[in-house]
Amino acid sequence: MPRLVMLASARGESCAKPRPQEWEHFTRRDWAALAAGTPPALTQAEYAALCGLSEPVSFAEVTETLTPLACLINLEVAAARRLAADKAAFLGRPAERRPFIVAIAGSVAVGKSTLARTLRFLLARWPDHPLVDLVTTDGFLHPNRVLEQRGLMHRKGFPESYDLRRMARFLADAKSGLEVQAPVYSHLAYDIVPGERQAVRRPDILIFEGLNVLQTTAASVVASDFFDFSIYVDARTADIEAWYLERFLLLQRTAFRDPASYFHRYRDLPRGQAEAMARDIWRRINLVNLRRNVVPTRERARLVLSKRSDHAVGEVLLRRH
Ligand SMILES: Nc1ncnc2c1ncn2[C@@H]1O[C@H](COP(=O)(O)OP(=O)(O)O)[C@@H](O)[C@H]1O
Ligand SMILES: CC(C)(COP(=O)(O)O)[C@@H](O)C(=O)NCCC(=O)O
Repeated sequence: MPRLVMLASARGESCAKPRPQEWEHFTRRDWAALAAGTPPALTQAEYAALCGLSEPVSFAEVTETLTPLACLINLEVAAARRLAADKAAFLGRPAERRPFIVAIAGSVAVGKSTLARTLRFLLARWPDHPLVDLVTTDGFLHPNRVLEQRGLMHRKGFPESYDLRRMARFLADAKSGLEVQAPVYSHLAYDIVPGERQAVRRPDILIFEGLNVLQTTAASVVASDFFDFSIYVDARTADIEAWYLERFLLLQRTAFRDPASYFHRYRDLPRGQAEAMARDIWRRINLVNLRRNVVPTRERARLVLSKRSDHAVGEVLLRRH
């Protein structure tokens, strides 16, 4: 059985089988070897600075998986700039610099935000693209008020829970080189923060992260039309569920204690009941969404990072074209 087909079925997800001739497969070791001798190597002091931002990513993961990934993106940025300069010269216009947009897709709790923040840190170390911004798609969710009106409170994260036109317009404007503002979502309040905006001022690279980034709709323009590179973070469904439960239980001990938390009323729930509640949310909402709307987008990514149960990336799949 070809390697990629095995990978897809091992994860037990329903999606069209990837065609092996379209994807190049790297073991962790093959992938890590790509970073050898490629500047700028991460120092222990820089890693300490990253951990100071309370990222859980190990030094091995940063150097063996994420550094080669950052190197590859750096090459893509350079190539995109060269092409833009050549085209501008051909058309007799001054070259304009537009943000290079990297999308990160995958399930709730698979590790997208962690990857996005770490990658931002790594990419910003390159002198040719120091300005790296990060925007998450949860800011484009409809506010709870609208979700309640439409009976969608149990569909948060599903395509219909987002203002997709606004999201596509944001990306179109950002890609055009305009200064833009993204709405902001608070996981603590479990809602959009009224009036709050995140300014995005023509960065060199914009990382755009969210479970829905690779989804298509009937609209004439979709988010992925603006992506220069895209990553799908993949893992076994049982592992993602375990990470979701762990994160929920950790939040119960920390963020839920804050009276401003949407889940404050559950702060003293005994562990067994809290776990049952998290499992119920996972199975009723996030798992259904994963199977129905997220996994089918995996094939649209340029690169798939396949995580093991310990969060380390075990395999990398790279589209050949
Ligand atoms: N590389 C990693 N090493 C260890 N823990 C991780 C790693 N990536 C994510 N996690 C943990 O997994 C959980 C989900 O990660 P997160 O980035 O919040 O997921 P998402 O943004 O996809 O919902 C969090 O508790 C996070 O700390
Ligand atoms: C707001 C979200 C859809 C964002 O997901 P993300 O893009 O961060 O993975 C998700 O965190 C969520 O709230 N899902 C609904 C069910 C739940 O409370 O987990």
